[in-house]
Amino acid sequence: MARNVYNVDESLEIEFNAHYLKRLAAYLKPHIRTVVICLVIMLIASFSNILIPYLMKISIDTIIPERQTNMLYTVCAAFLAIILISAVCLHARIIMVNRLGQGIVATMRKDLFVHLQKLPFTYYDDRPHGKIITRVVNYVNSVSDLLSGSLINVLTEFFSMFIVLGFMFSMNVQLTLICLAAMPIMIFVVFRLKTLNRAAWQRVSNKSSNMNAYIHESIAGMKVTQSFVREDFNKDLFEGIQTDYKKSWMRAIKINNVVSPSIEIISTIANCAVILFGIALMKTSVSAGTLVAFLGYVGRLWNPIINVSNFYNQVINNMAYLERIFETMDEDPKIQDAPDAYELPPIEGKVEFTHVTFGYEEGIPILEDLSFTVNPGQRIALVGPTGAGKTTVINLISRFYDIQEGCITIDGHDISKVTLNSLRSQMGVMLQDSFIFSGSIMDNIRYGRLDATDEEVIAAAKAVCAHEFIMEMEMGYKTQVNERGSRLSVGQRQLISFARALLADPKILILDEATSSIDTRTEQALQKGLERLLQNRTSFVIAHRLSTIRNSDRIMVINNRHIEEAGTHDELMKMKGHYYDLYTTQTRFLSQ
Ligand SMILES: Nc1ncnc2c1ncn2[C@@H]1O[C@H](COP(=O)(O)OP(=O)(O)OP(=O)(O)O)[C@@H](O)[C@H]1O
Repeated sequence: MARNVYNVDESLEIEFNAHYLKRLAAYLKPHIRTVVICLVIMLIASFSNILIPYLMKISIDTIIPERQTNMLYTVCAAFLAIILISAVCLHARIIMVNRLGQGIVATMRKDLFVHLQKLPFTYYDDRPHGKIITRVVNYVNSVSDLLSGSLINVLTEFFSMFIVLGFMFSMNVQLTLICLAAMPIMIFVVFRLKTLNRAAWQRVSNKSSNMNAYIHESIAGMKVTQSFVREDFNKDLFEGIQTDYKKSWMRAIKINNVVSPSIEIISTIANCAVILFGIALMKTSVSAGTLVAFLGYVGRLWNPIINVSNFYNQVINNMAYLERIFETMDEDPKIQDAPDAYELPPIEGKVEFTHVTFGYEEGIPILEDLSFTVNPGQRIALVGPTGAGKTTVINLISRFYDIQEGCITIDGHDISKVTLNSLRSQMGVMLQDSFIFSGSIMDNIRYGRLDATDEEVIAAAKAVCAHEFIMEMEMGYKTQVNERGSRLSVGQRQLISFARALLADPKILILDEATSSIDTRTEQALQKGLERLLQNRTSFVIAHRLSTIRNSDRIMVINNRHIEEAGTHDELMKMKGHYYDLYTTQTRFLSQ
């Protein structure tokens, strides 16, 4: 059962903990040199900037009243130098921060992608693919922005805040204390808004993920949508999802927007207090230059606090993304090599099921106490009513799912004890929906064996009768096909997947309804190629068209979680059981 669909907000199964921050820091570690250089550059820029109010003070209090023209020129040159240094530092910082961000994105996304490739079918059965894509693309981007740009900004601002405070204290302690009195109020405001803000952004993230999932599903099912003229209905559904997203976004923005104005108001009140007290103190200890410089510093003092609070909010917003990213990385691959797994040696192809029980969900068995032996080179057909468990049987042979009870062996090796690579590389699986990757036809066939030469690829295509139609295409084997092979017919896609399997030369071959879309003429031609393909291999064939599996060495009828009947076509026909009923009904139906 799907655990999550597009219109249900994802619930997080793992609670946030500080350990995530440690894991996040690990992504920054390899770039620590860049971070340090960025910090130094930023510090140079901020320190030179901090000198501006001080230079103003000297100019107002000493240089201008005493008419020191040469000093005035020097101060002007210093202003110019500061602006130039700031511009150069800013440029260098932008380049380095972006390089840093991209470095983090690349590593984190690669880790996610590599892990996704290890996750079992059950993971993909359970959630919309659009939500998985959101994690790999959007969430990683957002977290990397936080780690690179925002973190460096906040660290620099934090340092410059202390330098500013140092200058302020050295100029006038009383005025500095007046400014600092506003700080607790500001921290209180920021912390009060934290919980609200986090919940609001988590909601936005959920709604955005829902929208991605729906868009992904809609694109994948566009042909069905258009055939059933569901466009208007889907438009309404989409509008509903969009409205949800918009509402959650506006709510989050409203809360977000309370933070900055609150800081603005508090900082303006502090500025006013500085001016009022400053004017009062001017009679005694404060010069006009100090007051002007002080106002300059107060502005620079609030900036770091605003930035720190922005960073804090950004961290809070990104917590939800982090949780999802690490949740995906922590997802148990379930189907993986046992700690002491060994390489399955080259096999002959003997397959044995011993008292196998399996269900996709606990307590609901699809197959129960299943036992059978298939000798090397035998051709086995699996038939039975729809939903009986035929595909499930073949999925178990490749260990796409782990069984709950019993044992499956190949040439006497328990498949749960050998490495997945050595097991699956000796099997060829051809499904009804033959997947075609974007690229050339040559690349698609070569997917079966990456080191195959062009001649070997062409020989495989010839053997399964795919060569003729490939040569008729405008660029033959170099013809580019789209993802999923949308410019090929279903039959052509199946022929390509046949060639791919032949090239891989597996000892065990699995054909799940693989010949269903090939027309009778092609099928007859293909039969010869297929005979070659099946030679010296153990094969499991699922076909609803029973005429195609008549010649099998053994036909197993799967029904009610068991093998109900097993034997050759003739033996089963004599038994006049389930297979006989299926076969005669189908022959009668097809001859009508
Ligand atoms: N990923 C899954 N998660 C949960 N249940 C599943 C899953 N895949 C299949 N099932 C259920 O297991 C049962 C057997 O499915 P299976 O695909 O093996 O049947 P089948 O005999 O190959 O059917 P068909 O002839 O229609 O292809 C069905 O009841 C199906 O609903």
